[in-house]
Amino acid sequence: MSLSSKKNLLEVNNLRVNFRTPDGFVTAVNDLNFTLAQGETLGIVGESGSGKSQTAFALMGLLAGNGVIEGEARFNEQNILTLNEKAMNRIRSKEIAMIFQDPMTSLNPYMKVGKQLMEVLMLHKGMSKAEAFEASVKMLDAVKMPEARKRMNMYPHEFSGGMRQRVMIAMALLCQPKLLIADEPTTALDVTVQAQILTLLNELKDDFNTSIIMITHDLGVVAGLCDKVLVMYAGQTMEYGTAEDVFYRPTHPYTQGLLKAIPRLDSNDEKLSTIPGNPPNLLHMPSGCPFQARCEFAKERCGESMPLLEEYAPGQLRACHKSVDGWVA
Ligand SMILES: Nc1ncnc2c1ncn2[C@@H]1O[C@H](COP(=O)(O)OP(=O)(O)OP(=O)(O)O)[C@@H](O)[C@H]1O
Repeated sequence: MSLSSKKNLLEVNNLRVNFRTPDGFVTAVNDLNFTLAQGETLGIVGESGSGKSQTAFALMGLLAGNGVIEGEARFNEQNILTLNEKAMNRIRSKEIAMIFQDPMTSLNPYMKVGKQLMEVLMLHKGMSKAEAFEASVKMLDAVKMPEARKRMNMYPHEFSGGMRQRVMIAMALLCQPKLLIADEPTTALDVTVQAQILTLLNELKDDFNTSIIMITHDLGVVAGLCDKVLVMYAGQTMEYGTAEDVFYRPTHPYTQGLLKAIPRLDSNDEKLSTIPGNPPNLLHMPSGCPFQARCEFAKERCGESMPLLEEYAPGQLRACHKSVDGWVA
């Protein structure tokens, strides 16, 4: 599939997120570019601290007070990074929804789940109480909540982790957003429940034609769900392409390292490797490629200049000095 075959719902151009800190400026997201068509799913993958969440917060207008944004994010051709709070609130409630790793941070523990769902519909869709009740039950059914009607009367703590995440997905989809941003939505769940939630998201994206940005540290999560993948490291794009290319034909040493950390059904090798070392401190970024200190292929020039993000195969971009087949010179 081509990276730009459909009309774009979202176009992110040269997005930068800087934070003012007492010790100096930190660039958490550095010159990010990607597009997302209606109904398409993009995975943003990288280790902790690579800038995935700050990318999402920047798009949602939810950055911390010491954050400064540069660049643009055109959502339906409107740059949402320059909207005022009122206009952004409108977009957040109706057009772009976000779900987080821990649903308890978004659910009110003292309010019955049904009431929380209904309030969204009454406030944003002007529904009556009776209409909102029926629509909420329908949405809980859509996210495959068993005994949905009965569970409307229950409090969040009465649900399991996986069921709470289903409630969050239902709440996010109530206003039929065009874009759903899911920030590590399955990380806190056990493997079986994780798989169920991913299958559910996969089905819902087809049913609702919602575009999804799936943020995860686990490249395995994106394999079955995403159309495209952007691999981030220290705020920068290391590799970007179709999920198939990035997953089956990764060429950036960082992507290859992340892939080795995924258990594979087609391999008897039980030992999973992690990439040795840690990401660089953003306050003291090395010159050149930020991955050089952990890269088994690094050479002198990797310390001298940051490789450009370039297309090395149709639709596949990569920022690495090493050629796809090895060093040429
Ligand atoms: N308010 C802030 N002030 C200064 N630095 C910040 C602030 N918020 C985030 N950062 C820094 O931005 C970097 C990127 O953070 P981000 O949360 O996007 O990482 P991530 O890839 O989502 O990782 P995780 O999965 O751990 O959330 C981190 O190094 C973090 O310390």
